[in-house]
Amino acid sequence: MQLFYISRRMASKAARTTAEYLKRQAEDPYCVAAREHNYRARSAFKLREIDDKHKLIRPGSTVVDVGAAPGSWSQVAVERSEGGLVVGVDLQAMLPLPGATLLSSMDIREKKTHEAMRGALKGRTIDVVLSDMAPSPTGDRATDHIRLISLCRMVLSLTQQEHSPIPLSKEGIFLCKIWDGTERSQFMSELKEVFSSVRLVKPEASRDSSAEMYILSKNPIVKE
Ligand SMILES: C[S@@+](CC[C@H](N)C(=O)[O-])C[C@H]1O[C@@H](n2cnc3c(N)ncnc32)[C@H](O)[C@@H]1O
Repeated sequence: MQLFYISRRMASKAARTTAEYLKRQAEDPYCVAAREHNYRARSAFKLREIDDKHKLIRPGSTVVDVGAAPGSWSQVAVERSEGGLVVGVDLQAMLPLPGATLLSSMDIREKKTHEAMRGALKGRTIDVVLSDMAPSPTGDRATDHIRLISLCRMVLSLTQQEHSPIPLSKEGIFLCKIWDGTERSQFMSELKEVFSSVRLVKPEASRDSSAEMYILSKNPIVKE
């Protein structure tokens, strides 16, 4: 058995940090609203805001939500796709969500995940691919930025392959979160080779995180 010693100073710092966190949560209007709407996280309001403005999800849409845990984006996708299909995937475990298929404890980089997604999608093409993924932060901003961009590139590639596990439909939309940094413009150029509309969006609900932004790509370019 391992024993950990926590000094009185460490314990009181931990208590202060927890108290500050709880106070911030109680004061944050998006946290309050998330509780009122029974959303699993405040980030639901980021997707709601982007969707209100850019009309991504329509009744009947097939939506893939990568980095879905705890599931608030999937909740919004279920509400707005009204009878469509929502498939979420995450490294973490997720509670079941009526109206969605949530693939828990799965890494988007792994083949077995792609097979599970293929199974859940039953041959459909995807109208909206969402990625709100966030790798565990290393503490180094530049490294975290590059790691997240490489996850976004990976999701993009999964939508593009001929027998892709998540093939985008002809009018498919790809929304991904990045943390801003040096690779942003290169990644946007790569997206512009595939989509005729690529733009940055920053919802009000993510204003507290200055580095976080979303890239919205629409109108896939048809290749002859
Ligand atoms: C900010 S959270 C997503 C919040 C979610 N959109 C919601 O509203 O409930 C980011 C998620 O990305 C997931 N993630 C990070 N790397 C991943 C990977 N390689 N495969 C799948 N999920 C990943 C994390 O486990 C984490 O749950």
